[in-house]
Amino acid sequence: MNNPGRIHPRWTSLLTWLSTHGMDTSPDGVLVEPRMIPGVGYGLFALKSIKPATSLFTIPASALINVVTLSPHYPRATRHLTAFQLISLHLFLHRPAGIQESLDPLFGPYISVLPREFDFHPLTWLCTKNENDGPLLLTSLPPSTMDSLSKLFDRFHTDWRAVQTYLRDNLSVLPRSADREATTASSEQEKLLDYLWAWLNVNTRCIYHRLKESPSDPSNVTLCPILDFGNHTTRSIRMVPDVADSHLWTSPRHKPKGAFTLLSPSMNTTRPDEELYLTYGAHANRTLFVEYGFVNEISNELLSLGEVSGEIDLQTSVEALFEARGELGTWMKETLKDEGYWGDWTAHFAPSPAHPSYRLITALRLFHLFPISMARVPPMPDDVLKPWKDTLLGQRERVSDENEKEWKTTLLRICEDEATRATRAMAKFSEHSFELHAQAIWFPQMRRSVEMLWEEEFCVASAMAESVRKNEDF
Ligand SMILES: C[S@@+](CC[C@H](N)C(=O)[O-])C[C@H]1O[C@@H](n2cnc3c(N)ncnc32)[C@H](O)[C@@H]1O
Repeated sequence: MNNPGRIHPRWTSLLTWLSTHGMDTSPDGVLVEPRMIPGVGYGLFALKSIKPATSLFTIPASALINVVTLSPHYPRATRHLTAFQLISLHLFLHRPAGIQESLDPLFGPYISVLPREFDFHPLTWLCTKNENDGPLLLTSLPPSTMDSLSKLFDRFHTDWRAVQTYLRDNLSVLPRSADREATTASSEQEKLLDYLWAWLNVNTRCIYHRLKESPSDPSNVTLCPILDFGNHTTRSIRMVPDVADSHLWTSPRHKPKGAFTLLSPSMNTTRPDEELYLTYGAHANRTLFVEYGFVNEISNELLSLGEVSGEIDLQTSVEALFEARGELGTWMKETLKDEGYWGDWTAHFAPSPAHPSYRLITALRLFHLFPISMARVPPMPDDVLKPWKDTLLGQRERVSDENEKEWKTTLLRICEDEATRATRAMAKFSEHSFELHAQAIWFPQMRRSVEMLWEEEFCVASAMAESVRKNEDF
């Protein structure tokens, strides 16, 4: 990303606050600073030349926002709230008003550097309906993206209900500052939007941090100052947390327990003023868009070069196939659920050749286990299911040659339909006049993101169809 701009206006107060927690904020202790990048927000930039695998900064445990630092201030929270809900509750209670500082006595200077609004985020579009330009883009999303967004919406509401219940039962015993701020929002919708702000900050900025003995404990997440200015890259040159931190449970170290160190890229020297990135995970664009509000640029060329991985979700089309088969379709759905293969049916551009996921192959093999004209469950279902179940157990490679041919033909048809739908949607989208609504600063970027989502649908569906036509082995 080019054109790094101004430093975050509250950077100095953040460092001053971090030093009160015992952090080394000298020029040798902090090798990066957050600078504005148009269309992206802030990013982390190197202040000098940095050797590979060098500590960029170490955040003391007491300056992290997580279950360990929050639980003492929230009675009974660990019994009633997940870590995610607790952290978002704390931000909700201490959302800064307008451009003012957060009044939180614990983490105020950190909360004050968080993004002040998420108007660009598709979850905000869904929660605010007609209040901004987003809903116009919502109606243009690929169905699989809309599906993922609805799931995110459900997660958000589940957390909001848990937080409301906790507040209702515990408000009288919460710290005074929380009590005062929690009641300032006047309407239910305002409160919901305050919580949405908090929730999106947690969802877009929390990272894994080993706090509990079990590595998979859901409480192992934290908000971490400075690190959370790191933007996402798909490339391998990226910052990484010091893994030694996650072994604290097994190997006591000299560093204070629970502190968080971020290291510079392990194989490269970073130049002064270069942006340093994180990798949020090997996510499909659909996921990046829904969870974080941005996407990776996609084109056939970038996909072919392996710079990005292309993925499409074929759940909607495949689900419709099962639905159309009446009683038998319902039974096949239950069978797939019992075996853990219902849903999450994707196709991938890479590694070449473009291919369906094993889950998708498994579902389509079952779909074609019975003649397409059949709508009733057979009298001896277990016997008929045996060849299919044998493929799951690795006892046979395929149900039959005929079955292979049939599911591939169905996959070809689905992918051709997807590619046609994407072409039509892209044409309609490019003709759509958004001028009247395009005043928001984030609009061009998010419009481009929607285009990229359709582009990915088209490229992956076309490549997948081509693989079937060429009779590639999957
Ligand atoms: C952990 S924050 C990174 C810092 C953030 N840019 C800021 O201004 O504070 C994650 C958010 O940054 C933005 N972001 C991260 N990586 C990006 C990228 N490669 N392209 C565009 N936006 C990105 C998205 O808005 C995402 O939700």
